[in-house]
Amino acid sequence: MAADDGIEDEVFEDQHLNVLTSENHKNSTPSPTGYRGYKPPQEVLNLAESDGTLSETGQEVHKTILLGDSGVGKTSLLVKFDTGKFQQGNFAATVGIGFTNKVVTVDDCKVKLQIWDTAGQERFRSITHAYYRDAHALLLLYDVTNKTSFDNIRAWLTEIREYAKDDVVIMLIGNKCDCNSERLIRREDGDRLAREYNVAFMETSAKMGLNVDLAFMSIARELNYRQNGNYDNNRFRVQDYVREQTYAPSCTNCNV
Ligand SMILES: Nc1nc2c(ncn2[C@@H]2O[C@H](COP(=O)(O)OP(=O)(O)OP(=O)(O)O)[C@@H](O)[C@H]2O)c(=O)[nH]1
Repeated sequence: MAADDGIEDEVFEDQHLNVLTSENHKNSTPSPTGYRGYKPPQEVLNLAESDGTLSETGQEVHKTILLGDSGVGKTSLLVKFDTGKFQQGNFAATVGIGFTNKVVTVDDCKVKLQIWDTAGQERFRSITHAYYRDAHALLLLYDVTNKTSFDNIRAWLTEIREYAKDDVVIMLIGNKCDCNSERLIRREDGDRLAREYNVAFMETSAKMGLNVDLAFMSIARELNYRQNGNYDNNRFRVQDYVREQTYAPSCTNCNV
């Protein structure tokens, strides 16, 4: 990460309007078809229906969505990025969708990310599809200790092709890379899949904080380049940038 990069908690619009709710698996009794009564709060629906690309100060707000199976660590990754904290073993599945605003500085520019955390459970899919349309970037997670979550990535990418914009920035993330002894998916498997779909790839650990900032900063950097009209030239490619950063000696933990 460049020395001029930074993360701020600068307020814009509804800073940290966190409308996620969660439900502990042990106590929840969903119907077989899911939480039929679930409806996102009105402020979330309003935002989803607006084009939502400008903040009150007229600056572009980049919608970034976290996707992937339930339990892969989407909420943990966002909480770690937002607060620096990780709650061990505290799994409460996300219900519905919500967002957190974050301002980061890349290349001396402030980039406003509106980061949406979605529920990974199948029964919420129809809700989350509606949010793909306006997304500028998608972080698609699997869990390196969970083969099913990796196998499902192809289905996620098919869904993304169906519902998201063609030029959406996609980053594939293998999370929980701290779990070396339980690892089932090798780093090169993730890398190969990402190359096949021509998307960026990295491994992260929300627990250890490994590559968490890098994931969001790389996305911010790519979005900033595009916003400044550099979309068509090859001066910056998020895939190449991430490969350079993550194969550096400081990331040897990921090379398992
Ligand atoms: N060891 C380890 N555990 C993690 C990591 N990230 C998340 N976890 C754990 O994995 C479990 C699930 O994490 P969540 O962040 O709730 O997963 P999610 O993808 O948001 O799940 P849904 O809300 O159901 O979609 C929790 O017990 C976390 O503590 C990680 O990097 N390493």
